[in-house]
Amino acid sequence: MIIAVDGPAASGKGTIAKALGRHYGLPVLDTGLLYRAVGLSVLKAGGDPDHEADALAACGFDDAILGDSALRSEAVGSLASRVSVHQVVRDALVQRQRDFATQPGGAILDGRDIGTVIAPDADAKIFVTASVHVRAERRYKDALAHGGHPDMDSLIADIQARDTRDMSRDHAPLKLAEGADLLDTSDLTIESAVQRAIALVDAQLEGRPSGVTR
Ligand SMILES: Nc1ncnc2c1ncn2[C@@H]1O[C@H](COP(=O)(O)OP(=O)(O)OP(=O)(O)O)[C@@H](O)[C@H]1O
Ligand SMILES: Nc1ccn([C@@H]2O[C@H](COP(=O)(O)O)[C@@H](O)[C@H]2O)c(=O)n1
Repeated sequence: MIIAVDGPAASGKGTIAKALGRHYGLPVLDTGLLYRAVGLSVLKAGGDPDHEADALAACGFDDAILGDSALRSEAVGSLASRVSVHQVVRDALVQRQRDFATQPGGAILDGRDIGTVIAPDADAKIFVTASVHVRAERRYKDALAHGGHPDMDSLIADIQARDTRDMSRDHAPLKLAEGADLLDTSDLTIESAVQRAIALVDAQLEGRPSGVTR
């Protein structure tokens, strides 16, 4: 069984994907980490994330970088968004994601193009979203909790810039996949968002109408 979880930055898709993983007993891949690893590798190599050849060269990153806490920063998220516009970068990462998706027993992947490109035939697809303001507030709280000094206006601007780039790029833009259910978490607690996601997945697996517009 493959479950695809897509959505914009800080929508809560990773939280939901992990909870679905625990509920269904499936391994989870946060595919954004792969793009973040490419972005951070370009930075470390002194390259230009907007330059296709520099971004491609960074795709051969050492997997040890996946454990680097620097990957989680908003700055690296922005670099990831810039390298991810290059088709050559997406091509370099696609097989790794498909191998994870098709492992025996099934898998859950979260990202931007899981339901559209990586696993278009996934058994269940959820598109998680939330308002820009709510997403920025979540980042704000995260940064405070980690001892940072976040600025709400910059967080809103970063999220809007990332949304625009991710949704308007030529290759694998972020959009609602065919057959995906929309889950707006703006007014939901984590617990209720997870319960709603489980109900949507169960309904899709059983071929029942989920009660939301597709
Ligand atoms: N429904 C919710 N209510 C409140 N906080 C939430 C909710 N869902 C997620 N969060 C919190 O918001 C933050 C971002 O969530 P998460 O990392 O799951 O988002 P994401 O979409 O995977 O982000 P990324 O852009 O890093 O991929 C986390 O601190 C998480 O605990
Ligand atoms: N399947 C994916 C996943 C991510 N990206 C790009 O990486 C950026 C960082 O992703 P996070 O989920 O960690 O926030 C994101 O803004 C996308 O540009 C992607 O293209 N495809």
